[in-house]
Amino acid sequence: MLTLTGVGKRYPTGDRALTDIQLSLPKGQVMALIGPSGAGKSTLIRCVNRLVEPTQGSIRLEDVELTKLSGSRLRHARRSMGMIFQEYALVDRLSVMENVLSGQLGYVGFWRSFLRRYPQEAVAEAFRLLERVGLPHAIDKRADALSGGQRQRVGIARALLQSPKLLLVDEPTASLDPKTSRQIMRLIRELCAERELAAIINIHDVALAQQFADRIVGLRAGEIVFDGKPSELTSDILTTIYGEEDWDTTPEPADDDEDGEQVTHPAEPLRATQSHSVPRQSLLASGGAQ
Ligand SMILES: Nc1ncnc2c1ncn2[C@@H]1O[C@H](COP(=O)(O)OP(=O)(O)OP(=O)(O)O)[C@@H](O)[C@H]1O
Repeated sequence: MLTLTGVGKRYPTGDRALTDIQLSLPKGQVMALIGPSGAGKSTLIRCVNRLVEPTQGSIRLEDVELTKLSGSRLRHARRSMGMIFQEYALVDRLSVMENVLSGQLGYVGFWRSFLRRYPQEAVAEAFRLLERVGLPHAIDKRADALSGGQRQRVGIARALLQSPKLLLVDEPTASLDPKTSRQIMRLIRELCAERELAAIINIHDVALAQQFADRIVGLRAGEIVFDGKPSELTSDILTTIYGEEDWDTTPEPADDDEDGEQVTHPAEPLRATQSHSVPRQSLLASGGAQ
């Protein structure tokens, strides 16, 4: 449903951020984008929704060529791409409900949403979404009275209110503790499955990427150097992506989830017995391999 062909980006400063990116993302697939700082992860996500202009190549969302759009057609196409941000991008002085309803901006127009007149069906859907993300009791709270995890749940509900086909997620857990990070990744994954939504998640935590993504793409210096299943991410590949590091030297974690439940891994986790594999525990250290 999303296809990038030969996508390149050179910033006006001369920095080449992306080179010849080829990617095809089917409906419902959750893809984690990993790579060192400056590899081009944010640039790639921003090229898709045209917050950054690609300088080469084609980006198609279903049958729409995104790189050629401007004005109202670009605004229309952006409605089908929900953005979820690291810092949540909520309006602090507004309530949770108002923040979620701001996801309707692309539909109801600036003045109508500024004046806070939203269609009844949008309000009903916002209630349903807040219930689904686990915030039914926080509807009237101001956004600045919420914890980081709750703020991210509001950000997720806001992105879903625009009924996107694709989620673009930029470091959703970077400001969260390990337990909340897992809960947020699990929620994103479940919602993608429920709604057959594709997602690109830019993430630094390799262990989280492995546990909650269907597919991992590794970027290095603007090029794709790995594209495969979480179970295929070996220490050799991590070295290709991030450079030399001893990936095997962190303590072994408990096998249970934070709530005592057995962890379900959507993808086969790394096993220490694989040849050249990275023991899972080596990646489960907070922050992962950065
Ligand atoms: N607005 C900009 N102007 C010029 N160069 C930029 C701009 N934004 C990013 N770059 C450059 O493009 C390259 C890729 O940056 P990008 O932010 O996409 O990487 P990243 O993988 O998301 O990094 P991080 O994980 O630190 O967020 C870097 O060399 C960066 O310096």
